[in-house]
Amino acid sequence: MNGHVTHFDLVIIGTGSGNSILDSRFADQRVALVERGMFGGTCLNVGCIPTKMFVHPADLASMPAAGARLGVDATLDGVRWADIRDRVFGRIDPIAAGGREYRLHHEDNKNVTVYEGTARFTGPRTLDVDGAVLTADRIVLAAGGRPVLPDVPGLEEVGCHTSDTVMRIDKLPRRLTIIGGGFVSAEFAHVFSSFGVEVSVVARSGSLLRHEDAEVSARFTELAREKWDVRPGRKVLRASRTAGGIRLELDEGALETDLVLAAIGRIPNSDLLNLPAAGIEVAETGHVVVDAQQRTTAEGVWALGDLSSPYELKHVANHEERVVQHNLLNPSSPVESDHRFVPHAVFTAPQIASVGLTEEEARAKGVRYVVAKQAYGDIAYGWAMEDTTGFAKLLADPASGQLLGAHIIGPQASTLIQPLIQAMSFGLSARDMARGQYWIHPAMPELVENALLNLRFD
Ligand SMILES: Cc1cc2nc3c(=O)[nH]c(=O)nc-3n(C[C@H](O)[C@H](O)[C@H](O)COP(=O)(O)OP(=O)(O)OC[C@H]3O[C@@H](n4cnc5c(N)ncnc54)[C@H](O)[C@@H]3O)c2cc1C
Ligand SMILES: NC(=O)c1ccc[n+]([C@@H]2O[C@H](COP(=O)([O-])OP(=O)(O)OC[C@H]3O[C@@H](n4cnc5c(N)ncnc54)[C@H](O)[C@@H]3O)[C@@H](O)[C@H]2O)c1
Repeated sequence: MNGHVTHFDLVIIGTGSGNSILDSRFADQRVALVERGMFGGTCLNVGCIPTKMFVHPADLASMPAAGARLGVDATLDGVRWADIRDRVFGRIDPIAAGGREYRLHHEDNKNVTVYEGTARFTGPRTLDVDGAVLTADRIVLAAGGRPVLPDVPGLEEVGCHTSDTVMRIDKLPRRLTIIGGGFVSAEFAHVFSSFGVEVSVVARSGSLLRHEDAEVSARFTELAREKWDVRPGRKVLRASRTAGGIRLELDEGALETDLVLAAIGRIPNSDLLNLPAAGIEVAETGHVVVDAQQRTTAEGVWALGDLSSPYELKHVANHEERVVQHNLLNPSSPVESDHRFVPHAVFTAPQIASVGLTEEEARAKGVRYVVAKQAYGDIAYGWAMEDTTGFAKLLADPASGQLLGAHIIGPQASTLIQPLIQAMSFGLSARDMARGQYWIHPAMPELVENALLNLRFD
């Protein structure tokens, strides 16, 4: 194959969200799909899907501890880590393998050539994939990102996991230390501590999940400190192996642990693509620069998902993938991505979900707002659960009544937030939303109803 040039109508780099672009409407185009790692990308193999498949058993494992307060005395007899792990990957790995097989050999994909290697630009719309030269009329960059490793002397030598590897470990450690206080940290701390591991969290900032609304972040940090050894505002200075495990020296104090998980964020894979050779602009953050139609600065090249989006969320990557797909199929009537109300949820304990402005962002932007809160503990279902810590917080525009932001910490937050996302997306005012429909009594969405009714517009 060396030196031989193959021309394609379309080349897609990355089989995460990029793989979803192709359907029968592309059957008359000559397409190349390039993948350097596991087919299916981050979400399927090492991201959203396996993590949530661990979170659910973690939720179950933590139930006995919560039951006693309600008069239900249950005990946790044990957690079969190897069984859970093998069930998760026994489900996922065949999906990745099946996706690869489908693109490689199924007759639906007669027009598709799969290249298993790393794509690198050598010129405008010209790529090298491990020695094969590809040119294309149109190219889609969907190369995602990867975890960052902290620059801590000794850490490489003692061994450090990331979210890419920690879900496949052989057995549960007695002690786990997580470096970082963001999404990955919060979710894995919940999983491993519910499975009986002693968890420590070393976070650079003073509170965990510091991008959440400050009241949510503060409440989460307070609750986390009751369960985990949280070291906020601390840095790991060096790591070394000891007779009994791993020693982490902090700028104040030290930790003994058995396994270290780095969860300090991800960087886009733009550096692997030699983008300057193709005239494709990259922001300082490493994200590929795109316009609202997901076009890069080079003619005929689009980008989507974690490679170009600071959101780093699968529902955003999926949305952008559909925009790119439409624009490839309908060049004369392109559409734009809608990033107005991007929600997220953190599947930790308690769950957290958010959309729109935090109170701090509203203040910093000089946006006028009214704010209201509703505790789970003051709605009927919250009484049933004896919840004492969860709440919903809403921000709304005092003039129009439109919601500006919604933040929930507590049971089922990731589900409860959805009607608020819908209201914001479709411009439903807080008052109409509260009064214009029935709310099932005494169901959990009464949390949202009451938070809406608590907003004062006079
Ligand atoms: C632990 C974890 C949990 C997460 N949980 C959630 C969640 O609950 N909800 C949510 O919305 N999001 C979650 N995310 C984020 C979500 O997984 C990502 O936003 C999403 O998968 C990004 O998709 P993508 O298509 O942009 O990139 P990816 O899925 O990463 O796909 C990129 C692909 O490109 C390949 N590639 C890269 N460079 C090259 C190259 N030069 N040549 C060839 N191939 C290349 C890679 O191997 C990869 O397969 C989570 C992420 C992690 C790490
Ligand atoms: N439920 C979800 O949607 C979900 C779950 C997991 C991951 N994700 C996505 O994956 C991405 C990566 O997650 P993440 O938790 O790794 O990143 P993150 O950005 O959420 O958190 C990283 C944390 O590490 C800290 N940090 C950064 N550099 C550091 C350093 N050198 N030393 C110590 N701490 C440092 C940051 O202050 C921050 O608290 C997220 O942006 C998120 O969008 C989403």
